[in-house]
Amino acid sequence: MPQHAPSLTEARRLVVKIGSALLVDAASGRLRSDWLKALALDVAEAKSRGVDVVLVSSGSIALGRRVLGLPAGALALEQSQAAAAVGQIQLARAYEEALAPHGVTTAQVLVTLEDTEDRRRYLNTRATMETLLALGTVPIVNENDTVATDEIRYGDNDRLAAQVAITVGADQLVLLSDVDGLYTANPQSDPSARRLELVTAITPEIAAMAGDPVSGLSKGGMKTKITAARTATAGGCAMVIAAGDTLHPLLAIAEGGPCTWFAAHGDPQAARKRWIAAMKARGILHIDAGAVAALQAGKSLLPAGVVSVEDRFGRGDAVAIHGPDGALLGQGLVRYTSGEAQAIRGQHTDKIAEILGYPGRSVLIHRDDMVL
Ligand SMILES: Nc1ncnc2c1ncn2[C@@H]1O[C@H](COP(=O)(O)OP(=O)(O)O)[C@@H](O)[C@H]1O
Ligand SMILES: N[C@@H](CCC(=O)OP(=O)(O)O)C(=O)O
Repeated sequence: MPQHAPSLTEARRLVVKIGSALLVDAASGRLRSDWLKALALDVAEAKSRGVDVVLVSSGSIALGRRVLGLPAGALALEQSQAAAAVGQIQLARAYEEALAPHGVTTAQVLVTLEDTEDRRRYLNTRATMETLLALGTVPIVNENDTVATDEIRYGDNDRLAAQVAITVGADQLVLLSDVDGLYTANPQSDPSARRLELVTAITPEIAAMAGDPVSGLSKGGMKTKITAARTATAGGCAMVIAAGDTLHPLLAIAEGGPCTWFAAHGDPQAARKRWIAAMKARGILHIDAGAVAALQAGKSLLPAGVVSVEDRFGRGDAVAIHGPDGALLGQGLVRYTSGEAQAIRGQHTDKIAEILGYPGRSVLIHRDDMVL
């Protein structure tokens, strides 16, 4: 575990969470476009260094309620969901307009927390995000508030951002907040509170420091940020809390401005492999000698190398991989059901669509979803 804080300049894949209060002016309900333009410059600068960037942004309800003329104060759930539906269009367009002048293409991705809990949807989200990033876009992620079944809780986007960071295998997560880090107590109520530079483990003492927000405008407070830190760091992603209200907030962190870093446990790849290895296998794929050599050379498992399929499993389930001698080689998350795997085993990838009657994924188990 590093004893010195990471640097934002080291990030290879960065997720940045932007809260409603940063994007939308509380008094007028309007977009803070100068702030967004400055943030867009920071994002474009990171992209020009080859960093993959994902933005998790709240603000749809705050933007939508003004358009709909809804009153200030708490909204009924269905009003919040209606406001989100209206505001999300504005939110996505605002990012598109801010980033397009820098030659950066944006993509809108709406997810729910359950999407990352259901393994099949998780794998699909991951594959789409991976493709969007490979194509150079900046995905703008928000909760799909109109279909979310739970009460929309402010602060949930902290947790959502951590889930997104894990899903895309990010190595750094930035939570831009109205406070410049984690303090020993809530600085708004305790003037003697001091900011921590680096948290290497989220001990009960650290968790106890996090309180609720003081002002009525505020949302999850520090508690949801600590929950996010737990998820992110366990998944091999370092997290930083910093003040977002300044222009160029990412540049400020990179230049060593005030913030609190939470150190990652290992790297995202290792954390993902631990996660896959710990799953209960639902079935077995027996593969031939050629496929064994391919996997050992770091390749994905293609249907062509599968000799037989045992047991019933669904897409996204963990399955064991056995070699020609029956020895267990490893396990991975499978992209087809057992029935489909049975139908395409031993076949070339270009035959999949003809056999199944629909185009599928080219690999049975992707190398990133496999532990040997
Ligand atoms: N230990 C703490 N350190 C820093 N802030 C704390 C702490 N405990 C509670 N808070 C409160 O949490 C607030 C940040 O949470 P919140 O307003 O929900 O952030 P955001 O809107 O940026 O997501 C701070 O402004 C502060 O009032
Ligand atoms: N998804 C909702 C807000 C959820 C949320 O966590 O808000 P915030 O605490 O401002 O990050 C929206 O876009 O309005």
